[in-house]
Amino acid sequence: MSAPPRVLTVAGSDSGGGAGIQADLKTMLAFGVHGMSVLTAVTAQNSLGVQGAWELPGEAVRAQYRSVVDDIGVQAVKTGMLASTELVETVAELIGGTDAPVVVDPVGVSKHGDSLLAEDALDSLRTKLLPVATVATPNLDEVAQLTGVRVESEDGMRRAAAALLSYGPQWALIKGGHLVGDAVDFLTDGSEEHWLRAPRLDNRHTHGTGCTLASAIASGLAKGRSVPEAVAAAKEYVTGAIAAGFALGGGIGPVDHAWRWAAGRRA
Ligand SMILES: Nc1ncnc2c1ncn2[C@@H]1O[C@H](COP(=O)(O)OP(=O)(O)OP(=O)(O)O)[C@@H](O)[C@H]1O
Ligand SMILES: Cc1ncc(COP(=O)(O)O)c(N)n1
Repeated sequence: MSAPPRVLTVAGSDSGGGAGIQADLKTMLAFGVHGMSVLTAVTAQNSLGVQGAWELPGEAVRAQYRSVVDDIGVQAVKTGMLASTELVETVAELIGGTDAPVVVDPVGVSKHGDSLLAEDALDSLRTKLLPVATVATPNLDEVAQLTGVRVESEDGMRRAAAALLSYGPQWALIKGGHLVGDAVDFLTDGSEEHWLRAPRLDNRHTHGTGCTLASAIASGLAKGRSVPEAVAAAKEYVTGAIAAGFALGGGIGPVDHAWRWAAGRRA
């Protein structure tokens, strides 16, 4: 049997299982790739918010990365919560040495508004991590923090993408999940433009949407899809996962990573 494509997530743990490393590995399973992880931070987190966060030392992140890459190898990398300047710079240096495509989800705050990245790490994110990204996937708050462009319309997404590309990622995917109206995302490399449009789903259980979308893109890239193909397949997957998102705990529940198997699972 030949091995499936291998995808590495470099991200934080969400104890509640809805976002972070846990969302990434579930998404990778759903895409039929072999998921691997480099843990950057541990969060105590549930449907109500983030109750605590502890980052790992740079040395521990470096050692995990080397263990995976030097023996198993990777066909795509996804980054999520990086917590601090030290970790952003460590991860940028590590992935700067890979030929594999890299999806950077510049995680800033959780859905509940809890900070997952130190404010002083923004500059390293801009100048060290974005230049090594194949695709960067900010939401509207993150792109405003990174570029200063506040998006209030679809035209604003074009301006934000151009500003983001000036830091060096090959592609910018601006996620319009927080706009009103349809859930519209905008993908561009500065010449091609792709609008990804899905109906806005009336489901509050959306914990993990950003991590899920980025991991789905990385999985498609590992299978050899082009960036526009991988993003289109990822958008379809996250839309289905949001539609099937379910209540857990007293707050915002997770998207359903197993939605394509749900009929069999719940029967
Ligand atoms: N209510 C919704 N209905 C349909 N699609 C949505 C909805 N909310 C978000 N999306 C889609 O989910 C994906 C993730 O976008 P979003 O803007 O939510 O990312 P994020 O802000 O990083 O995630 P989070 O808010 O969980 O931190 C995008 O493709 C977006 O369009
Ligand atoms: C450890 C961790 N990483 C990332 C997120 C953001 O989640 P989302 O996918 O909802 O943007 C989170 N809440 N926790």
